[in-house]
Amino acid sequence: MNKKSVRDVEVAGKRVFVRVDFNVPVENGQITDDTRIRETLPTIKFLVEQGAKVILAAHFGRPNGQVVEELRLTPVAAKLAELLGQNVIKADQSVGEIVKAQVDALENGDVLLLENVRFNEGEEKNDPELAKAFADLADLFVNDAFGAAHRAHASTAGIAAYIPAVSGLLMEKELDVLGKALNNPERPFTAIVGGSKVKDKIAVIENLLNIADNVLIGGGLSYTFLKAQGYEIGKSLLDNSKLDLALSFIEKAKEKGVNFLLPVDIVVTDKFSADANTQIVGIDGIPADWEGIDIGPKTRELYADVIAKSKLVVWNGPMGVFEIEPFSHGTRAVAEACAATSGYTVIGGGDSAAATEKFHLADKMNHMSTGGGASLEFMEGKALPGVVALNDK
Ligand SMILES: Nc1ncnc2c1ncn2[C@@H]1O[C@H](COP(=O)(O)OP(=O)(O)O)[C@@H](O)[C@H]1O
Ligand SMILES: O=C(OP(=O)(O)O)[C@H](O)COP(=O)(O)O
Repeated sequence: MNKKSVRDVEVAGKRVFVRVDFNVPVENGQITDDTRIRETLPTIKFLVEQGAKVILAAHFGRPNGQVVEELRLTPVAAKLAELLGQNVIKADQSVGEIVKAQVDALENGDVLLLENVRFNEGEEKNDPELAKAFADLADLFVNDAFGAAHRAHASTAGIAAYIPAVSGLLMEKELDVLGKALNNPERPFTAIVGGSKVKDKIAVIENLLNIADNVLIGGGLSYTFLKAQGYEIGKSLLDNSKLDLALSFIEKAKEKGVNFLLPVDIVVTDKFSADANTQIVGIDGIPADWEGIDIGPKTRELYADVIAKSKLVVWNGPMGVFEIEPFSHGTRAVAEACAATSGYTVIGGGDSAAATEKFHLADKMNHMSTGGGASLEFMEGKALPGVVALNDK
């Protein structure tokens, strides 16, 4: 990488603003997968050992510039303290006089976690004033939030305009491993895209059609494609504004000879809970008042077969609502196929990683990336704003 890393600069005694991705899955107030926190420990420990004053900044969910009580980072601070084996001071804001005083009180080797940066309206707008306020807290910016590196926000990119900016060790590792896998990829190269962030993910599929041999679609994303082809999708997730785009991708895949696969059967449910009624239907059989919640058994088999024959597999986004057991079979089948294939496997995204951990298959994958959208955008060859902002070597 041609960007400076935390190893290239003097940090002892300095106030270091470290942007991390602690956007971990939480159910009933409990963190269900702490991978993203654990993966950041090498950078935090490095800074602590070097005697830096560590100021951690993170987002959690999408509070849209408002304070949302359930999206405070308090449970994350507790988990971090446990994993780090040291006290973590938790701030109730991320900027302002109280935070400044908390930073001033830090001793070398102390760790302070700021409150959710997305409680500030300026964060996602990359407001220069907010970026400057973050910068004023520190002498050095370290970006270790690979999972948010595709966002040009005040704490991921804007801040770098005001103080020296370098990558963290996780950021460095992610860019290195993904870069190696994707530079001249081994073929067949299969990209699997699922999940619920339809708008974000549809945007990356177009570029995947330029680099992958097989593109497998699952999860909430599928229904926009099915609807675009004229199927009834009932109450399934839909982005109505992307129907033409979805159809154009199916055409583009044909032109390019890319094997573009959509589910051929679907698990549908009459409500979003474990005790719901479910049926397996063909894609032309989704009842009007039911919702598509997982890929069906024929699709599982079809996708597993493609994965088994692949030399490189990049998977982002669950195939169904895997958090609820009856709807987890599609995601499990894809995770098992990735674990079993002899091809190189990269699993990206908070929820795909959480699913893989839940099925105890994480150690069977070649690389568990902490970035979903970020790894997809990196794969497309797009410059990631959180990386571009860092100082060159
Ligand atoms: N058919 C579906 N309908 C609604 N939500 C879905 C469906 N399939 C998957 N999901 C949800 O998508 C979420 C993950 O989406 P996303 O954030 O895009 O993935 P990742 O974090 O892996 O990038 C999961 O919480 C899962 O329950
Ligand atoms: O969870 C994240 O992305 P991912 O779901 O693509 O892995 C990152 O923390 C970015 O979050 P965002 O998509 O709300 O900007």
